[in-house]
Amino acid sequence: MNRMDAVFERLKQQNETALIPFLTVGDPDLETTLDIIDQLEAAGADIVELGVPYSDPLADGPVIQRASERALKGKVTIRSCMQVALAARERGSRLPFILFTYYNPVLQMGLDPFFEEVVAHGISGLIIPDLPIEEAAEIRQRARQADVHLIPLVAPTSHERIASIVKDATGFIYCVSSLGVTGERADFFAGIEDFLNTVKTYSNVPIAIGFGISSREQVARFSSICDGVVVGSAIVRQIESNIPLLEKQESREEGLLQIRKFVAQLKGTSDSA
Ligand SMILES: O=P(O)(O)OC[C@@H](O)[C@@H](O)c1c[nH]c2ccccc12
Repeated sequence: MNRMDAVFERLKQQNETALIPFLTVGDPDLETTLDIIDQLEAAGADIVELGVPYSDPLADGPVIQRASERALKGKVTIRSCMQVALAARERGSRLPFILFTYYNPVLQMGLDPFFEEVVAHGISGLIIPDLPIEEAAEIRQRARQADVHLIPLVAPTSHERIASIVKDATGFIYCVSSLGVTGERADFFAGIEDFLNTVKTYSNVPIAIGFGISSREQVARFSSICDGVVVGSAIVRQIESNIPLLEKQESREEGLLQIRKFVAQLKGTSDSA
């Protein structure tokens, strides 16, 4: 069983919702990303989305755009992002890792080398938000052969396309909470709960919601309907604001603790005290 499936199985037994943080790999550097992953896991994260920094992140708001720019200064590649997953596992992490990447870095690498590396580095899932429809069948086929979940994205405007998008979905279905780009929001698409319940009528695969979620209240609001909640920009902004602490040896632990506390309060674990 794919490591991600086991997590959803366990959480379902425990009547819990998965907390799925996103972070940009290499922001501010690869070693710090590994330390942050330790903190995310300690804070109660269940699955982590490893974002491959990209020069033209068209679906991202300013927070993740800035994180990508910082990471690209450190010459982070799609391969080094996968190496982070393996290094985290070697440090004892039990998290399933999703590789989040735009399609161009995959094309640059070549599909054969890409999927060989995905398997070699123990990646559990893929999110490729700009995957062209005409390429999706081949990528899905290769992902299935590699026992990696290609996670589909559905939006409130997907309407009649929901059925075809989620057909044969595995892992989980990524339900986008709002139109536009990533970034913290005070509210979401009107009727978002109806949209989520509609998606559930098309598939028994777990559903997770993302885009704009940044508070415990928002996580709790969606936990009763969704199997997972994705939080990206709010966590990336926590990392960004703690970079001054993270970059100095004497204050690094404090910086890591701030990030851990923020994520723990999202999950609602005692560590948030
Ligand atoms: O940042 P937010 O608003 O919390 O949304 C999650 C998002 O960061 C992550 O899942 C993601 C980052 N970039 C994306 C582009 C498209 C879809 C999803 C994403």
